[in-house]
Amino acid sequence: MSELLNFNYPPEPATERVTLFADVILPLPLPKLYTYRIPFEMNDDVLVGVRVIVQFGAKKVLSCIVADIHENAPPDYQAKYILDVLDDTPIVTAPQLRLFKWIADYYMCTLGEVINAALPSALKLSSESRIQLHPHYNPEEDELILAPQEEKIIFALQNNPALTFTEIATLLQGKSYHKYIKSLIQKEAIIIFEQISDKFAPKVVKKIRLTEHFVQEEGMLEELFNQLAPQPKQLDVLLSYLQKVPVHQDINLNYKGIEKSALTTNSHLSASSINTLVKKGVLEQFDQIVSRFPLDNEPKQLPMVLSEYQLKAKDEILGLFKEKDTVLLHGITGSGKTEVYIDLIKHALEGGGQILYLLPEIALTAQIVTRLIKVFGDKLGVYHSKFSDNERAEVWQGILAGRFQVVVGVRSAVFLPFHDLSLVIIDEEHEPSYKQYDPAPRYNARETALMMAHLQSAKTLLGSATPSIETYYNCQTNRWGLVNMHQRFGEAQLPETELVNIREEQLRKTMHSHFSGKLLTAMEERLQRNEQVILFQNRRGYAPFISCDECSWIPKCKNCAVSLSYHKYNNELRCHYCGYHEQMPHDCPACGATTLKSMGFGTEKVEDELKLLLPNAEVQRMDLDTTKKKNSYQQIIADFENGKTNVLVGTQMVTKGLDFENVSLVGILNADTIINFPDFRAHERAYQLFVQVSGRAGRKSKAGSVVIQTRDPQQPIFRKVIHNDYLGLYEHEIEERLRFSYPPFVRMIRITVKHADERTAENAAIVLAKDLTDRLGKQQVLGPEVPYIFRIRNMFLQEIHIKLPRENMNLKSAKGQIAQTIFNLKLMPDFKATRVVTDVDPA
Ligand SMILES: Nc1ncnc2c1ncn2[C@@H]1O[C@H](COP(=O)(O)OP(=O)(O)OP(=O)(O)O)[C@@H](O)[C@H]1O
Ligand SMILES: [Zn+2]
Repeated sequence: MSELLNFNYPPEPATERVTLFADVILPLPLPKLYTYRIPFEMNDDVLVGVRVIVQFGAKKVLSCIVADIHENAPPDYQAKYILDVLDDTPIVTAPQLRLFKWIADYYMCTLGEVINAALPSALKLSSESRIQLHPHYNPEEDELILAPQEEKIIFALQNNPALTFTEIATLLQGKSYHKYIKSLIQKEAIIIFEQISDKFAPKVVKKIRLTEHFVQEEGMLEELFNQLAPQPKQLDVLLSYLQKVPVHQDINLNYKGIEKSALTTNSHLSASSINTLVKKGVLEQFDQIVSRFPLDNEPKQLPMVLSEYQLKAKDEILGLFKEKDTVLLHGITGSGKTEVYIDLIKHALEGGGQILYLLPEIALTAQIVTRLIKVFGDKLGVYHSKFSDNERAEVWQGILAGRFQVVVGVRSAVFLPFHDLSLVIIDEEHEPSYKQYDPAPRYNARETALMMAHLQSAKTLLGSATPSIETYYNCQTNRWGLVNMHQRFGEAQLPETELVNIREEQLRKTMHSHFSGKLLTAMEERLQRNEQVILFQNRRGYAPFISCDECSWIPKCKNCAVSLSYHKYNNELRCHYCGYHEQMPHDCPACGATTLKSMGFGTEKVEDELKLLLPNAEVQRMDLDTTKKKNSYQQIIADFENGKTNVLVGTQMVTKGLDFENVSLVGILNADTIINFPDFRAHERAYQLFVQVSGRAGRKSKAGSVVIQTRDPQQPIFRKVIHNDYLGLYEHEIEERLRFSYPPFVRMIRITVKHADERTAENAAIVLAKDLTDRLGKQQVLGPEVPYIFRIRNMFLQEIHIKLPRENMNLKSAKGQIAQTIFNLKLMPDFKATRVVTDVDPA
């Protein structure tokens, strides 16, 4: 049974007068929960998981989540009363609260930070929340039956454009004002909004229909025609309505009516004649609440028939699920993992319960959602940050109400109010984008989803062509099950990979700017055959820095220790760390020469140069800069799918799981910076990136090839990429990890110390490291060290790495020690202003 129903009601039915208290999670980074007293009359309404309104501090009025209900007054302060209850039923479920507590403990942050990240802002109210009159409500004319308190609010709103919750509380001088707000919202007299962003309001369409008696009473329609004869424009409206809604054939059609806009757009009918007919009482106007996710009820298409090896994989997965909770599907790129997932989701749906399908990237959801909607219709919910607040709140509510049984989403979908999960799928499980770097909670959605599945006794399927070393290790040690798919679907083969030595081409003078002769020829060939090309460059912007030819001056960020990137489209120099930007200077500010040159290259430059090198090709770019708008991902992907564009240039966004049938060539423009990145995961990451981007080629009937440009073709990682030798990579990596004590053999925690003053940052880090060493042991603490980028947003950084052995280590107590050390540091007068960030399992 769903856990939603097993909620902790107040311990006693409210027959005798028990005094109850509620521990609430405020959406603030507070180290503990606060206890509020439940007014007696609210005893039955305050439930675990509902939102309540409380006063916090002298001025703030906040909405927060009830985490616990009990009879214990707080020993050290006088509990304030809860002011109001916002929800009739919990909006946060019991398993969700357990998960949130786990996230806070594991990732060393506060529950408030978790709640803040979890709730869509449309579900968060603060003293900043304001109400205003509903734009369609006119208090002078519209007659609504209002309670005296409601009248008071409306009266105040006629004199003020907007009121905050705090102001309303003062106005009504009573504790319980939210029910009046709620009632006024239901009466459509007011709306709530959070500053200027949109509020959670259902989407409404204006519709019109014939007034009932024209339909119900015999002969009325004919009479109406006669009456309207002298007004041809109005008659036109009537005729047009009857054409679209043939009520003379079926009078029941009238009830649904038609969208007003459907009558006015693309027709000669004027809105004013429609309005006149409404005034005359011939037509009536009404509002209908519609879903923001209008999907067809019926799935359009049956799922594809699984091939023999896909079926085998599916059966193996189901078999392994009998003994294990977690299984990895290791299937090469293009092996058809998605279809296996779809089949498993169907299977899970039959058993009841909810399914979460996690993807690492919004770009990928665009394609997968199209595939899933065909199979699951309106059972499918979609969740990511390009959705508006309202849309996200609607998905949240839809999951609670059981409307969405299958949810596809990116990282933040692990916060959704599932309460009856049966299956979690984590696609491209190796992806670093599952980890949130900033702000807290610095969680990894993969680990979090695994914990969520565990808490709800659901099964988890991880999928990847290039599994993370940690995941594969879990399979090798038999904790998790492993299922392989070693062939591509249908006739498709893995692409052939060719390395191009840029150094040699430069000597032979066959380079065209950043394009080797080889890559350019290959592109021309493919384009001539009307096939498509994907180019990958791991840097956005035009150039990572510029420099003066005369004096070697390089512009740096004012706030960070990095050079500014050049963005040509707006002629700007921009910091990719803090967003600082300035106009590109015309001449060198240091020496006055006009010889500023861009150095290195990013996706924007690749796009630019292609326009010269291949003037007939349509080129599109997909990176952070071109995907800011809500639908830009979909547009770029659709254009490429439909063959409108021939070449897609992009950052890592183009490497992840995308499926285009006509791509026969993939070019990696500069492989070297990726391999030489200073990190213990650099080789693993490089392998994953190269294999994944290569995997976009030759997915259907066309033979695919890959060209990798490098200055160091001897680099051993390339051999593994060319031979798709994942096991070779794994064995090499796992040995190194063991030898040098890295995950999966230890757990890492990175502590970053920040201070505006460089010396203070250094001293604080030294003190912290010393204390940590005393508590945890010398072996466990590395650093402090100055990171490669040593200043960001005007803060100087120092890093300490903690390595905790997997065996014989009480993780909880170690984290407790770390938290205590940080707490003590901040008590020292010199280090009060130090910021300390803990990142557990840093990516
Ligand atoms: N059973 C099937 N019937 C028809 N087409 C299929 C079937 N299975 C897979 N395909 C097609 O093969 C292509 C590759 O499948 P899919 O995108 O699922 O691969 P994948 O394993 O997820 O690859 P990647 O790891 O690169 O994302 C897709 O175009 C898909 O439609
Ligand atoms: Zn900066």
